[in-house]
Amino acid sequence: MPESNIKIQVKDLNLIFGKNKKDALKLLEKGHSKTDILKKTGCTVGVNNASLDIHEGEIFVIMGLSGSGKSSLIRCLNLLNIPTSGEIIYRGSSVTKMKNHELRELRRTGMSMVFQKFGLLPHRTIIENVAFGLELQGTPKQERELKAQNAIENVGLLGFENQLPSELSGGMQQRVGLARALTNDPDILLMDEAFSALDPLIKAEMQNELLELQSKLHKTIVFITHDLDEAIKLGDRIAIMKDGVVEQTGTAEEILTEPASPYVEAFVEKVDRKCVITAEVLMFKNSDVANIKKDGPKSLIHKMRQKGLNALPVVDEKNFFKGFIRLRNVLRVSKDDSLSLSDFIEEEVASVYPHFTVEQMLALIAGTHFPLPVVDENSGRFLGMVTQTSLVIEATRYNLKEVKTLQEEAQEI
Ligand SMILES: Nc1ncnc2c1ncn2[C@@H]1O[C@H](COP(=O)(O)OP(=O)(O)OP(=O)(O)O)[C@@H](O)[C@H]1O
Repeated sequence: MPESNIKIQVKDLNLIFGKNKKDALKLLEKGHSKTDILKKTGCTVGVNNASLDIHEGEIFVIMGLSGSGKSSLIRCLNLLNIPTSGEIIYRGSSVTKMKNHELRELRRTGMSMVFQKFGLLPHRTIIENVAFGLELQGTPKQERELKAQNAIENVGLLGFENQLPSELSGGMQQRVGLARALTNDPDILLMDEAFSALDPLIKAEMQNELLELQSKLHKTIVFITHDLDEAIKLGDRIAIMKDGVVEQTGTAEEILTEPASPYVEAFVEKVDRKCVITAEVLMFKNSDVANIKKDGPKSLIHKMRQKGLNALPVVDEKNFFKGFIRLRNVLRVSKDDSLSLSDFIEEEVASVYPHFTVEQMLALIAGTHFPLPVVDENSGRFLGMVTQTSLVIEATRYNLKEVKTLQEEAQEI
């Protein structure tokens, strides 16, 4: 990732709560545990040596159980918590060294926060609540109402401008909180357990809304949650925290396929991998292909026998996928000059894109006998293939009902 795309850099950040921070920090640097430090110094370690890069335009999720240090860390980003040591770099400047007026500007237009508890003013209308931050900053009424109206539109609350918060459901109140954070058009949104208080259906709806909003606004969003499913759904990348330590940072797939520690492994064990693991991860890249304009029957037979395959994907000169050709048919062509390889290309009904999940692919393979070709979504070019065996293995892990049928149907090449 080029430096210019890094929005916030967190370097070796420590945050200690309590009076005896110096001694606690020394112990922390020597590798003492959080419990030990609390016993010896009376101080609580909130964040322990965290380093992160948050990229421009991504939803970066910080996830961990209660007390793992998520809030402590996010509140360091805009100095609501003052780090005990380490650095936070934003737009090339060290946040910890900012002067008061720079810090005010940072909180005004740099980073806006959305909290779990919406904190709406009960006697003010929705539009007044949304415009409240601007009002405090002395923005003229007309301008702030225009901006508030725009934010209200963005979060899907048009028509509710003159209602009172008590007249709105929990989900709608959280939209007001989100609209309020958006009024300044901040560079970064900090969302601290923003959807945790909502009931599951409303929560899912809000997650979808956030993703839709993000596809329009392309904000940099730091989102905190203790819910792994939420982290996977929303996060372009996820940092997993435990006892103040960032245990692993990566995409959902990286975390699920290569957990960096036994803790992360145990944590992700229960995740529904079939909704997360994609064709990109499972596919055989650079698999052997048949280009029947170039490859004659002889070379294809050689390729297949050498690899023990009984069929090959066929591509044209531009690497567009055409179908599969079976070994038995290539053998027929090799023995009969009147036959042509192109007569035996069997078209595969289903081709998939790299982002297709195991669940989506499982739905497609029923009744097909070949692997699933993976093609590039934009160019349509062949990228590789996902064999039915790898899908069956993924499915077996989750005791899917279809596995038996799949195994019966799978005819590997
Ligand atoms: N103001 C504070 N004073 C003392 N200790 C604190 C303070 N705030 C947090 N802590 C401690 O720091 C550690 C990390 O807490 P933090 O609230 O950051 O965790 P969290 O992952 O956000 O948890 P939750 O999901 O419950 O909010 C905990 O041990 C907590 O008790």
